[in-house]
Amino acid sequence: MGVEICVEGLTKSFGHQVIWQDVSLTLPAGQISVMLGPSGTGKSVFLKTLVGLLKPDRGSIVIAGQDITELREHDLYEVRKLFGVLFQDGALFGSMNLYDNIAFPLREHTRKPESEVRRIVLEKMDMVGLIGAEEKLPGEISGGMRKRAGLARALVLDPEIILFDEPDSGLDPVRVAYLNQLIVDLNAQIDATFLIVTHDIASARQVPDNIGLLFRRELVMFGPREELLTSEEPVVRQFLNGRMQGPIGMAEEKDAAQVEQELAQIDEVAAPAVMTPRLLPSTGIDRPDRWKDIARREQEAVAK
Ligand SMILES: Nc1ncnc2c1ncn2[C@@H]1O[C@H](COP(=O)(O)OP(=O)(O)OP(=O)(O)O)[C@@H](O)[C@H]1O
Repeated sequence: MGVEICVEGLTKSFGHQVIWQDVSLTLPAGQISVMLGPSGTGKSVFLKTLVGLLKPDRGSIVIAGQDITELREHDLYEVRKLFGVLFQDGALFGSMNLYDNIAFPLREHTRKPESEVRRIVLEKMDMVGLIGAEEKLPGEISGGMRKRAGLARALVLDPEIILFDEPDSGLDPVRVAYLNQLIVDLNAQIDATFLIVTHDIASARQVPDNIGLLFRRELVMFGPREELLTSEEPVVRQFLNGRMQGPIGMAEEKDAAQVEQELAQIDEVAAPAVMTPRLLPSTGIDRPDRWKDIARREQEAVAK
């Protein structure tokens, strides 16, 4: 079972540039959460802060009973073992084949014999559909395969929490669909806590239990998927519908009068909020108990 992450009053700046302030949210154990936000709103900085690579100015991050913002480097190292991170490009070593790339954290952080390393590596490669590609070099495979290899590597230490930094970037829509299914299936199988940073609205609508949105240096909203998909909050509505009309501008915030005018226009042609169905785990994968609640919440949202 994954662990809960409880963030309270978190603020981060670089010099005089405040990235976000007073962010509070709880990532529930074992659930999938997505963090959205326009470019440059500090989503990657948020991931790096959670894993202890960046220190916040204020606030706390409690993981498994410990506030990691107060830990010294040696103790942080232990906490980091709870995390698996899938970086944007998979962050594989170009000169190592996939087998050695995926075995790397096991060889680096454990003293497991090679026979055990082999068992684990092949198990994780099987989970992400990469059996048979052990000898391939990262440069010889597609972007989608590189992401899956990065994911297999993030899994080998059996993490309680997995952070995904734009897992869908650079992938075509079909590969994104396969990757989303893999994420949902893995979550049902290993029950870890997942946090995904993405720009892909279709993924954000279908994959998570919870959605958060960063804008104007603040967490505008964080809550169950159904709540955000049906929210009337202008920023949430604009972002989840991928519209130009609303408070979010091309390069900066718009002035209030323009926003008001645009929102009035939207209301004239307002379509009802669409409740995208949740992506289900594949047939044959046992669903964790919380899926009963998910189905109930979805029905309630549709009935509204
Ligand atoms: N180490 C750093 N030192 C100084 N500024 C930084 C550092 N890391 C990030 N920033 C700044 O923090 C801001 C947020 O960056 P971040 O990469 O987290 O945004 P993002 O929301 O992930 O963007 P995108 O969606 O485009 O990937 C940017 O203005 C960036 O320049």
